Amino acid sequence: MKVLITGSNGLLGQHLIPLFLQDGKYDVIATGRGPNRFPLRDKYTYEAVNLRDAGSVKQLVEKHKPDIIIHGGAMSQVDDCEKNKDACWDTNVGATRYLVHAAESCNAFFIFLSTDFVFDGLQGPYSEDATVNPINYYGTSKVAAERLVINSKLQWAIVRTVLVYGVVADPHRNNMITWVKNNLQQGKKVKVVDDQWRTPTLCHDLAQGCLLIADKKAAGFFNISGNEILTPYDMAIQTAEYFKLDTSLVEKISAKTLAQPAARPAKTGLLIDKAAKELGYQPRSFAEGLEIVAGEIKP
Ligand SMILES: NC(=O)C1=CN([C@@H]2O[C@H](COP(=O)(O)OP(=O)(O)OC[C@H]3O[C@@H](n4cnc5c(N)ncnc54)[C@H](OP(=O)(O)O)[C@@H]3O)[C@@H](O)[C@H]2O)C=CC1
Ligand SMILES: Cc1cn([C@H]2C[C@H](O)[C@@H](COP(=O)(O)OP(=O)(O)O[C@H]3O[C@@H](C)C(=O)[C@@H](O)[C@H]3O)O2)c(=O)[nH]c1=O
Repeated sequence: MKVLITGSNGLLGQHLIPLFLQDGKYDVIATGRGPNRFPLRDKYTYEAVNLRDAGSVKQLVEKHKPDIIIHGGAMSQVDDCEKNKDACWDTNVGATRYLVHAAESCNAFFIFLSTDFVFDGLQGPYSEDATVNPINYYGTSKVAAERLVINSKLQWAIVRTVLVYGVVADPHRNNMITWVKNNLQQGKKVKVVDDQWRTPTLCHDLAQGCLLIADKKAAGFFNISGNEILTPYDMAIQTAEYFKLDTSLVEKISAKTLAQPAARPAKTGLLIDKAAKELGYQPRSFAEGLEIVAGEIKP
């Protein structure tokens, strides 16, 4: 079974590659922008493709004719999306359009990675059938991409997730755990919001959710996230305590004070009952996730 993984240099992509190689059931084709940044190089194919180039996308899919496409490639920096709307749209919607059209030519099962930011955050946590109402451009682009997938001729699964944390080789972006740990270890304060609610997701669990869906070719919407509702402040304190760092350096602020360029939905979080029941999805607790991430962080 051939699986094409887009965004393979990213946080999720770098955890999908080893997982899908594990039992030899899948031939993995990984694709990212520019050189391969994943340290493991053998047993899979890497193709450097800019997903915003329709011709390259068509060529990639025609060459490999994947049975499954896991489309995680995206412009995922929410503030950049707000400031560079054209780039956000071209990547998050345009590239998805090219992949969907190419996938229709080989009838690939299409797994699309989406987000809790499709919701407005007024009534979280959300089930799969909640009404979308994005409040930033990143979320708007993801809703548009979801619609392309839904209206295609493909068999599809849309995986929504939340605040993914973990360690990625050669990271283009920090995430909560490494951001808090690195600052506190240098004796620097971090100002962390305590009026946003999330169900933070260990990247290994998100990858596992994608594997469960791929194995079953389970169609429809699936919430694949952690199971605990935490604020970023809760996460920061738990991180500081775990690494035995000075919690007094973690300063509680409001999202208003943080004043990020893009609005964030206040109370999101996703309900995972459907994934638990239909896929046997069982995420780890944040404490367990911290343990795993700590083991992967280079000293
Ligand atoms: N991280 C999170 O908290 C959440 C993520 N998601 C979604 O899950 C998916 C995976 O997220 P995550 O792994 O964290 O994101 P990352 O930003 O780590 O990975 C996205 C990858 O897409 C690649 N990419 C961007 N533009 C292009 C392009 N034009 N051509 C080819 N590749 C491109 C990036 O390349 P490069 O590395 O070169 O920049 C990057 O490696 C995304 O769709 C994201 O929107 C949803 C909810 C939460
Ligand atoms: C940078 C920063 C963030 N935070 C908080 C805000 C937020 O709740 C959390 C993460 O902040 P960030 O701006 O890094 O991440 P953010 O862009 O809010 O994260 C989003 O990423 C995209 C890809 C998604 O799809 C969403 O699910 C969500 O995970 O940490 C602070 O408290 N202080 C800070 O200085």
